Amino acid sequence: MQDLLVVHGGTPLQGSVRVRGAKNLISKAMVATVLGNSPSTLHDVPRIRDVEIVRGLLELHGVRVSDGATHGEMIFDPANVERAHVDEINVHAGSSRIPILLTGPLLHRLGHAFIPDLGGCNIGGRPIDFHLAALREFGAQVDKTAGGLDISAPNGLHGIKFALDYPSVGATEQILLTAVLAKGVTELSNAAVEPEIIDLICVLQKMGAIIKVHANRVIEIHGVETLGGYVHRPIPDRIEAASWASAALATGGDVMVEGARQADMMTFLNTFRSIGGMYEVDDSPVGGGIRFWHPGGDLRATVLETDVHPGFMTDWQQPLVVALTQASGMSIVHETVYEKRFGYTAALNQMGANIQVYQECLGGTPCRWGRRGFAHSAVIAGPTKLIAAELVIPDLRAGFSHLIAALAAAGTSTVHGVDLINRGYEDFEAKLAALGARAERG
Ligand SMILES: CC(=O)N[C@H]1[C@@H](OP(=O)(O)OP(=O)(O)OC[C@H]2O[C@@H](n3ccc(=O)[nH]c3=O)[C@H](O)[C@@H]2O)O[C@H](CO)[C@@H](O)[C@@H]1O
Ligand SMILES: C=C(OP(=O)(O)O)C(=O)O
Repeated sequence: MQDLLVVHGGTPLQGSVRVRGAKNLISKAMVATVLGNSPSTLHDVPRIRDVEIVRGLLELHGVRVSDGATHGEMIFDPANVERAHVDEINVHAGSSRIPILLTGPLLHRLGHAFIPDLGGCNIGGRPIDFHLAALREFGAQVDKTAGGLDISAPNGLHGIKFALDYPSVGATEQILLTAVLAKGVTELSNAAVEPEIIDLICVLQKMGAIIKVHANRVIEIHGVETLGGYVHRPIPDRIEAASWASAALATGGDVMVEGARQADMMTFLNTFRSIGGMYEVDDSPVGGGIRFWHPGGDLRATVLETDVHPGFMTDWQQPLVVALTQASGMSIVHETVYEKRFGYTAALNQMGANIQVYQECLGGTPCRWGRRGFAHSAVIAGPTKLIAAELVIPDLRAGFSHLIAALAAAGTSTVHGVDLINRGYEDFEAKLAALGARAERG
């Protein structure tokens, strides 16, 4: 089957889709299983590429992974964790951000970790300097080798006092996953506190960890001797939920996102309402979620800035910008998390959008990327009629944006590289069909 979707645009998306466990929690919870001395069970695991990648990595390290009795249940048995062959691990080079998070758990279990070069979306430099600085403080020795990092802890790992220069999600997770079994107390300041991190803390707590989340981004972890397994139902994927909401708005549609949870999406919901989208929260335990729709009439332009939690999430930015091409007036979006997350706007302009990108910090506070030559602010003038085009998907969220633009556009678009979307969206083709989209494999 070709990696290509032919999309006939112009039909408002209408119907229901369901989101399951969050990509950005599941993969970390899978890594945490290596810390346990008994099996763990995760529920509601979506069939996405990132889960397959982490499953493969765990299996190469001797974790037995099996599907449970219920749909989306996955069981992890870490009884025989072992050193993986470097050649086999290298198959995963460039596949995702997750391998570096295996470092702490593998050091605790084996005293050694080989970490292949990382992948993930190409939206900036994405260095791992905070991870490595923290690991060295914990007592690890880090050596660069061909294709990755060779990391060992000849004298074990001990608690640290560490301040992040920026509240990095990955570095906070790295420190949590390492500190829980390190000797003594770790105090992390300027930590990230995204809902997925709090959910990871819940997972670790179920395993027996002692973690205190204080005010002002301070997390205190008391190392314990051993951890057990866990049973966990993850938070729903708030990025996927916002993506379908944006698709509903951009196409003039009405989409019920089953499983979406208001508490995790408050900032998105405020923006959605301020630009003229409507939503309704149904918090019934079964079949509940959030219904998002375009009420007709004009959408309003907005000024927004992406930020760490509780700010407007960077991963919501690309799908929402497509909806902003349909709003009346000038919207300004200042991307403060990644320096190169507007590459996808060139394709939207080719489809008739009017988006200019700027190197200045527009519409908000100066950020790390100002005056450094990065086009990280966008001005979107709307509304503009979108027309079909031939599109090549560059990364996960940009890919979903391209897809939304093709669905909103007049005519038939050809979208290449759609398999990239599987990395974070489960069954997206079936969901599109359920929403009445007209799209088929080319
Ligand atoms: C798998 C996963 O969960 N991915 C999410 C995670 O990515 P990820 O964990 O990679 O993102 P981070 O929060 O670490 O990155 C945020 C910023 O910190 C910088 N940084 C990070 C680490 C470091 O050692 N040095 C450094 O400078 C990055 O370049 C970036 O500018 O959080 C991001 C921010 O919410 C989301 O967009 C990603 O979807
Ligand atoms: C940037 C993202 O993911 P990753 O960190 O896995 O590249 C994303 O999910 O939008």
